[in-house]
Amino acid sequence: MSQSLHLFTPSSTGVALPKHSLRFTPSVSTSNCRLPVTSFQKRCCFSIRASASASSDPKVIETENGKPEILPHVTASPEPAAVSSDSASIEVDAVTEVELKENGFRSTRRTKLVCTIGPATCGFQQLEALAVGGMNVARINMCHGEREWHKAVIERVRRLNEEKGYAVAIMMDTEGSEIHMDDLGGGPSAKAEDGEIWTFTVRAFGSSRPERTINVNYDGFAEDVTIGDELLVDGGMVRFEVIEKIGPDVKCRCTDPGLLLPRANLTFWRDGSLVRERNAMLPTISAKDWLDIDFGIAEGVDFIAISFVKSAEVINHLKSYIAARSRDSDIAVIAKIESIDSLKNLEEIIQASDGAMVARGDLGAQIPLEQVPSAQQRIVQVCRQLNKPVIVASQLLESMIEYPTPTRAEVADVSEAVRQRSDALMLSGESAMGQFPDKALTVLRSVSVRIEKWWREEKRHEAMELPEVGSSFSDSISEEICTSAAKMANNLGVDALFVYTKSGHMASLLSRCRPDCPIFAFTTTTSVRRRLNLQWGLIPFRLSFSDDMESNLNKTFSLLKARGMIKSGDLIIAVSDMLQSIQVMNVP
Ligand SMILES: Nc1ncnc2c1ncn2[C@@H]1O[C@H](COP(=O)(O)OP(=O)(O)OP(=O)(O)O)[C@@H](O)[C@H]1O
Ligand SMILES: CC(=O)C(=O)O
Ligand SMILES: [K+]
Ligand SMILES: [Mg+2]
Repeated sequence: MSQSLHLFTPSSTGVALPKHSLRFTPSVSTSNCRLPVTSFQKRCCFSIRASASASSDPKVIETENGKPEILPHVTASPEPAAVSSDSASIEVDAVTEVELKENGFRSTRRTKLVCTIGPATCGFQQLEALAVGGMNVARINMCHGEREWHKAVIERVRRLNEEKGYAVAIMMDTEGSEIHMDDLGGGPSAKAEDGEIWTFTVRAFGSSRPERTINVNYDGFAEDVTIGDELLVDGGMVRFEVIEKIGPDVKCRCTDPGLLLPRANLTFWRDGSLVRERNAMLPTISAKDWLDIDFGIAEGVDFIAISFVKSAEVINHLKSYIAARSRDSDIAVIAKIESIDSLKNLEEIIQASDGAMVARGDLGAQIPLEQVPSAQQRIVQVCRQLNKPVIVASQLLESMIEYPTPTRAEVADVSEAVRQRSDALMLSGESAMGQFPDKALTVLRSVSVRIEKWWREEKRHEAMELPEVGSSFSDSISEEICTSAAKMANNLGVDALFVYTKSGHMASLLSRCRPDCPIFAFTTTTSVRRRLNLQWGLIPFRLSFSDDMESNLNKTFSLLKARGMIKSGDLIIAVSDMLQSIQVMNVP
């Protein structure tokens, strides 16, 4: 196979390429290349094309503006953002637009934010406040609330997107069939005091539930436990010792007092190890979960997160189920890593999934707490290597459920997740039922921006090996292009990477490289735009584009310039998954 380098003068296509543009085009015939394959391309030539006047240096890049992060001055306004799906427009949300105008490219936040929606945030205005505050993905947890409630939340988020131009994605999280308590008869919580005797039972009660009695969802509970076992609520927030078994009733003495929350998870331990009896055979996806999944498919959610995944098999099964039921099959499956088995089969589970979540809440109930940080690091790293987005979740700002400022330790924990370069951070109780959801989101946002900036200043370009993830030659080309483009972007100090991608794959390959500049990801469908909103560094835009990159670029430049998001002279690198190429150019 030959490779050749050509220098030519500006093309005769009539497109005015800006001065000192450099084009690198590995023109290779590939299956995903939608252009007619010419004999030139079949020869698999690589060409680097630079305009004859490419004399001056690339534009000197402004250093980081050093300003503290500015919260975009977007208020929950009744005025709809310019949203239109006509082919001459570009869709981007008002927050991103203002952030780009006010803070410049460099200071846009790269780490994405997921908010669990609950009673504290389910109203339209509350959801809008979260969107203004930077929520990229809204998570609904099927452990709690009725389907009608979730449906109403989904409708509000969709309305927000349609009316205000956001691309907030929806993630539905399944309940899973692990052992948990009931909803405490609708009460907010119950206090267990030291030495009290409580009964855990599968017996059904009507309205007359005896005092200090908790229903358990798992029929085999009484058989699986043994006298002397330790019963941990939510991984140890409250502890009991099993003292007696009478038929379906298990009597326990409270040894560590605390608050019992509705549907809290239960684990039991014997001789210092998690007990895995018949409960280990519980299906990952319960009968109720399948109904919830049908609901999620019908509602067109963007992500389905599967709780307590044990193997890759269940992910494959779910993916074929989704593919058979939703024609466009746009729903991405996120594996929640929160059990011993999921850690054992980590690589194959992540390989099978479209992303993963480090679900530290339940994970910390299944492995010793001191092992959670190293597990987190490993999961984040494996996801990066396999090119799957990863979310770090649970207790990031737990104290903010009650207090308006985080602890120093919580800020350090958030910083560590950002420093590990995870794609996204997640709020749980802080946004679902806390007193300060907006403040918690502000903390995630400002810590992310600050740590990302620090990271760039320190030039901590990690030497992480990014193995090839694709299987075809065409995939390899895309990966090489993205790796090279990201490296060039860092070396040349460009302002932004542009990627034109129909499926979103090329954008995720760029994101995986974690370049210094933001990545403007242009895609033709709103569903891909929403899904890209979970990935590190991507600013997703919806734009109709053709296979003609020069006209795409010109169109993008004029649309973005008109809205003040870029200006003449900005240096960009553009790649696309239609024409596998790298173009370096100043905005004309
Ligand atoms: N839809 C909802 N309705 C009522 N309360 C909710 C809802 N979603 C979340 N919550 C509250 O917020 C808390 C934290 O939410 P989170 O999603 O982390 O749940 P969780 O019970 O810890 O389960 P999981 O392990 O699935 O995350 C819950 O314990 C619950 O009290
Ligand atoms: C998010 C979740 O499910 C957990 O942390 O357990
Ligand atoms: K869940
Ligand atoms: Mg969990």
